[in-house]
This record gives sequence, C-alpha cells and structure tokens, in this order.
Amino acid sequence: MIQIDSLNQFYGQSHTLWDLSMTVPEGKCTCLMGRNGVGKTTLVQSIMGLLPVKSGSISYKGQNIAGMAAEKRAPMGIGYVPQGRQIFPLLSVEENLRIGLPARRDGLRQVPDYIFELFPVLKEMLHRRGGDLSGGQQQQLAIGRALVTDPGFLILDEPTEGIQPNVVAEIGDIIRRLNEEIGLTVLLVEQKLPFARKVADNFCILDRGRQVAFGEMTELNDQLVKEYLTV
Ligand SMILES: Nc1ncnc2c1ncn2[C@@H]1O[C@H](COP(=O)(O)OP(=O)(O)OP(=O)(O)O)[C@@H](O)[C@H]1O
Repeated sequence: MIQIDSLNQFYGQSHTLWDLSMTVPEGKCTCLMGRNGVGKTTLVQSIMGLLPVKSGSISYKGQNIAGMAAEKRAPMGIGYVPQGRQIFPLLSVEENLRIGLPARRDGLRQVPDYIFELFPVLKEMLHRRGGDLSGGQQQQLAIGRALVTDPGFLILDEPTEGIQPNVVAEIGDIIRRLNEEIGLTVLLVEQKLPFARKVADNFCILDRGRQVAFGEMTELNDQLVKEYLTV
C-alpha cells in the first residue's frame, strides 16, 4: 500500500536516508526498527511531508506523494501520531479530538463513538485540558485524534515511549484490533522488542539511514536483534 523507492534525505549537508526502499503491505502492521539515530523519525516525517526529500518516491495508492504539501496527507487517508504525542495542552480533550474532523472525507462533524469505545478514558475526560492528562492518556488522545481523520494508513512514532506497562498493553491491543477489525494499515516505529513482536506482522530494520533487513516478524532472529537492535 505504501511503496518507498530509493529515498534520499539530507539535513543540510548531512545525508541521512540513503537510497531507502521499503514496502508497507496493506492491512498489516509493519514495525520500523533500529537503534537511536538511525533515521526512523526522519523517514516517517519524510512520508508525512514534514521534511523535504532530495530524491526518490513515496507511492501511496499509486500516487507519488513525495513532493506533496504536508496538509494533503490527512484528506488522502494518512494518519500520524508523532513522537512525543504533541497534543494541544491548553485545549480540552474534545477540542483536541475535533481537530481531526475537517480532514474526514465523509463530512462528519462529530467525533465518532467508536473512538470512545476504543478509549473510554477519553469520554470520561472529555472536558479536561489535554495537558492535565497522564502520559498514557495523552498517548491515547494522540491516537484517538489521528483516528478521527478516518485514516486507511496510520503511522505511530514510538507510541509506548515513557508510558506505564498497563497502558502499553492496551495500546498494543488497540493496534491489533484496528488491523484485524477494520483492516487499517499501520507503520509502527518501536524500539521495545516484546511489544513489536506482539503487535507487528512484519519488520523493517534501519541502520545508519539504510534499510538492512526486512521480513515477517516470525523471521526476526537473534542474530538480527544482536547486530542491529540491542545496545
Ligand atoms: N533537525 C535535524 N537536523 C540535523 N540532523 C538531524 C535532525 N534531526 C535528526 N537529525 C540526525 O539525523 C539522524 C537520524 O535521526 P532520527 O531522529 O531520524 O533517528 P531515529 O532513528 O528516529 O532515532 P530515535 O530512536 O532516537 O528517535 C541522527 O543522526 C540525528 O542526529
């Protein structure tokens, strides 16, 4: 569903992504893995149009989106949960969620109920300020906000970072449900190996801006883990 070919990205003179190619299969969860600083966030920000790419293509539904303005992504059905959540701390939970509504293609003007079925805590906290929520609740809000746009493809950048284990497990269950029940395609950036193994169908490992391994999660063996993932 997402096909990336020979992508090159630079921060100024610094060449960060090198001829990077990868596929995110439709309806599956693909985990983008690799140690700190290998280029995972740079890649997802490039997919989202938040960073300019020097060359290469990013094909979504057969269209090359690499040079397209960032704001065109959500109406095309690409949702994004950035690293660090980036919810609006002074807006209420409801206001944070409503931000996603204008991107919907069906013109719905209310936050759909299934968001509250997935995250009951957001209903309880509807009128609280986003900034008053716990880290785990803010992460659920960030995922809920992305889902309000009704994406077919969702990118989550380290959704378990700094979150209590019980909420981590809940988020894992929700990603699986979205995969299985509505066929959502997911690209998950994740460093926690047990979580990645539990949630993702496929993996793609980056090292120094290059794709060095990919396959089905069951094929992620100890040698790859030792070479590219453990610190
Ligand atoms: N704004 C920037 N300007 C210059 N270099 C940057 C910038 N952002 C990231 N980099 C560099 O690009 C490389 C890739 O960083 P990136 O954040 O994409 O890695 P990452 O795999 O997401 O790491 P982490 O797991 O720590 O988030 C690193 O060497 C980083 O120092």
